[in-house]
This record gives sequence, C-alpha cells and structure tokens, in this order.
Amino acid sequence: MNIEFFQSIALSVANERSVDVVFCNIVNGLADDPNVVLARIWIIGPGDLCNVCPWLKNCPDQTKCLHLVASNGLSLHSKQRYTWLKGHYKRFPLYTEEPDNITATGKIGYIGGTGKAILRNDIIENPNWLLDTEWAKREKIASFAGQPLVFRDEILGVLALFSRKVLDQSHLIMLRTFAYNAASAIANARAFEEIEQLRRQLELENEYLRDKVRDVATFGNIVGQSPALQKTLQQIELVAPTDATVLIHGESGTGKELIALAIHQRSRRKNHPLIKVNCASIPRELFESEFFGHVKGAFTGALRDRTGRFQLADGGTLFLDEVGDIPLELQSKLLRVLQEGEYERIGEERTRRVNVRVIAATNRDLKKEMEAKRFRQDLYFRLSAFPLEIVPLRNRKEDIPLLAKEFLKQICQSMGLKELPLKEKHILQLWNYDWPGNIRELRNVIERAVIVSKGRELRIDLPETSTEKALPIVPYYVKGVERSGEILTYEDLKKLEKENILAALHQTNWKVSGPGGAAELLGMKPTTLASQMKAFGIQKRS
Ligand SMILES: Nc1ncnc2c1ncn2[C@@H]1O[C@H](COP(=O)(O)OP(=O)(O)OP(=O)(O)O)[C@@H](O)[C@H]1O
Repeated sequence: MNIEFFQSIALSVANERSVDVVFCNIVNGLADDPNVVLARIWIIGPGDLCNVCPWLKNCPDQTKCLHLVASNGLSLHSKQRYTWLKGHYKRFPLYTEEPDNITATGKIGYIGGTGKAILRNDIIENPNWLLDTEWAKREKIASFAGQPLVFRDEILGVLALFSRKVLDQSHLIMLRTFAYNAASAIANARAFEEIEQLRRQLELENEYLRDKVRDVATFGNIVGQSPALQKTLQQIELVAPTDATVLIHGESGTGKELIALAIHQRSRRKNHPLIKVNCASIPRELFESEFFGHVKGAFTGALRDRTGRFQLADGGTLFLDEVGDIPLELQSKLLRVLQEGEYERIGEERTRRVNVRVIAATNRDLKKEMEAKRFRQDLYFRLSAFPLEIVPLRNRKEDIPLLAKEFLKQICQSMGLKELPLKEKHILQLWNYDWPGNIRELRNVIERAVIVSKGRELRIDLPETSTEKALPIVPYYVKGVERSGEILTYEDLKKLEKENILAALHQTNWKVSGPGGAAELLGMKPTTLASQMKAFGIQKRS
C-alpha cells in the first residue's frame, strides 16, 4: 500500500456518477492489495432494522446508524471473497464514547459518531477489540485502520480495513487523504443521483403536463350545466382541501382524470407534483417496481436504481387510474403505504416514508371485484373514503350543447379555422346519440366533423343510435348555439317544436297550466298546449 496505490483508486472514483460504483471501486481497489484481509464502507442512514438489530440494547440513537454498503477482501483459506453485505455487521450504532470504552462492537460506531480515525496494531492481543478473534488469528490480521468519510464537516460514513501487514501512521495519513477524496466522490455521486431523480421527476411531470396541455389549454375548465355535474363540482370543492383518499367511479371518457386534476389543483398540494399511474398499462411483474422503485441489481434487468411513483409524488398527489387492475399480491403493499406511508424499494431493506394523497379511478364495479375476491376488502374501504360517481353523458345530456360548443371553438382555433356555427340540427343529432364513449367520444366526433367540413358547414357523422325510443328533452334555448339564417326542413321544424315543448315541460317540472307553467312559458293557451302534446304523443314519463 503506497501513495500510487491510493491515487489509482482515487482516480477510478473521481468521475463516477453512481454512488454504488464509487463504494465498490473503493473497497475493490483496497482489496487488490493481498495484505488487505477486508475493506468495508458503512454509510450513515436512518435506523431501519432496529427490531432485528443485534446492537439494539446499546444503541444510543435509533434514528440513524451505520449501514454496510460495500465489502471486499480475500481469505487466506478459501477462494471466496468477503463481498457479502449481510450478517451481524450490516448495521452499527453511532457512538460518541471515549476510546477506552470502545469494544469490538463499538469501534466502527465510534469512528462514525466522532469523526475520529483509529489505528490499532495490537488487536490480536486485545480480544476486546475483535468480535471474532479466531477468525483474526486464522487470517493473520496485524492491524485495523478506520477513517471517517467526511465531506464539508459532515460525517458520511466510515471506511475501515483489516491488514495482514502492520500499518503505521504514514498509512493512516494516506488513508485519511484517500478517505477525504472518497467522501467527496460519494458526495458528488449522491448529488448527481439526486439531480437524476429530480430530472426524472420533472420528466414525468412534463410528460404528464404535455399530455394535459391539449386538455388544459383546450378544455381547461370542466364544462357542463347538468345537475349531475354541478353535484360533482360541489363534492370536489368539499373534498379537495382535505387529504382524504378519493375513489372516482365512472365509465371510460366521462372525465375522471379531469376531476382528479381539479381536486389536486384545489388542494394544499397543488404546488407539488401530480403523478399519474395507469394501472392497466403496467405488466404484472413490474407493478412493484413502478410503485416503489428498485435498487440496481434487484432483479435481472435492473441495471440502475429506479425511483418509484410514490416517491416521485412525495408531498403531492398520486392518481391511480384503473385501480381495479392492481394485482392482488400488490394490494397489501398499497394498503400499507396508504395507511402508514411506508414502503421499501425492491432489493433494499431500508423502509422509506412518503406523504402522498391518493386519488384512484376505476370504471369497474369494485364492490363486485371485492365480492369476487379479486380486490381486497380493506383496500376497497380505504380507497373509497370519499367516493365520487361520474354520471355517463347519456344521463346528463344537458351538458352536450355546452360541451360541443366548447370543443368546436377550441378545435377550430387549434386548426386555425374560423369558428364554425353549431346549429340546432347538430344539437338534435348529438342529443339523439347514446355516447358509449362519453365526453371523449363527443370531442372526437366534433374534431372529425371539423376536419370533414373543410371550413364549410359543419357535418356531423354519427353511428346509428338506439335512443330514439327515449324521448329527448332539449332545452330550446341553448346559449351560443347559432340559430340565425338556417333553413330547416319541415320535419326538422316539427321536431324542434316538439323539443321546445318538451324543454318547457321539463323546465316547469311538467306543470302545464297556471302561473309558471309550460303554457305560460311558451306563450300559448293551456288548451292549445294540451292538444299539441297529444298530437306529438308527449306524455309525462314516470
Ligand atoms: N366536463 C368536462 N368538460 C370539458 N372536458 C371534459 C369534461 N369531461 C371530460 N372532458 C374531456 O374528455 C376527455 C376524456 O376525459 P378523461 O380522460 O378525464 O376521462 P376518463 O374518465 O379519465 O377516461 P378513461 O376512463 O378512459 O381514462 C378529455 O379530453 C377531457 O378533457
């Protein structure tokens, strides 16, 4: 071990960006010296395994301790290298006791707790200094040297080695210089990883926002006037400022994601990220990693550490779309993070904490899924702390004119076209359709109509509908719907007349005569209205 030896290791880690590689290069480099029996690094981290830690009894502070992160060395008696990170020495408490009181269990903790280096050449004679004296004899250990890893006055961890060759002060000084370099390489790599994580978080948020740009720019507001939507909006106002978990149920395209966004934007978390996970698009075997992340090497293909969506959403909101698709085996882990805010990355023992509000959405009947034992009961109850039902468009047709008008305006604008007029006959057409794809379908229909119309009169193509059987109730006066200059066929006119009567009846809650009745609203005699109702076959629906 000479200065060149240390320099070559220092150079190998100077530009490294991964903390794990830095750790490994250091211990591997030191273990290249045949006199080094064992070289190890412990890094200070939160106390995480206290329940099973053998040093718990004498641990002064369970909030933090030393975590073994890298190990290498070669035994005299076997070809096996000391690279494992398991066993009794994977954690050590941090001590600040005086050196005289330090025993075998305390020397690493003392270095980490005080930032003071230790060099001992008398360890074989002093059994207090070793946990396994037999091992030390077998390996012919002569010295122990330990250096704190310090960066900008902060103790990051401990670098320690056992040597067969007696080490002296000059070795300790070399080791110290090296430890300082190593500490700054670790700090650099950590900073880089932090930047990487932030970059990924930003990327994800960006990806989400890019997805949303069209929606937000185009359909930023939740449009609609139906009582059903108004009720939903009131519920949003109510639940948004709380941290309650929300379960949004509704058919595809009804606006569940828009509602989740509205809740987030009206919550205290609005300046933190809103991260979306589409549970339907994640392969079964990747769920856990997607949710909680993994460490490098945790499984085949885990080439680098990965931050999970929960961590990315820390402080903000996690939108779990299609929550019914979460595999049963992961549901208990999801429940734990919802209840306790705790989880582990795959391949890491450390328990992490997060503060995330969950908004879940589904188009399935989760109660049925629960009864069929495909969805955990406890998770269902936890998720549905505040259930929100989004009514399908066919059951709130009053929203169609406003939505259509809004979409038309925005789509024409985005295509650089003059806004095409939306006429009564268009509304009638849209009204009489069933909308299995809900608002998303409506938007697509309008978009297609604008494209095929080529700037001329709007031409809406819709599949044949089965709703003719139901009596439509069209508010005759729809704000913003173009009504001038249009030539209607006689049939259109009749249809409109009927719709107009129906709208009036609807508005007056089917009161035909008297003050505030439909006849008064329409400016006709109650008897005339009655006969027209008869002619059109209008009967009050039960
Ligand atoms: N009330 C509304 N006002 C304006 N636009 C709306 C409204 N509801 C939905 N939209 C628009 O309809 C489209 C579909 O909405 P969204 O993606 O939120 O539905 P979803 O229920 O989450 O669908 P899925 O279940 O398929 O994920 C989006 O473009 C959204 O902006």
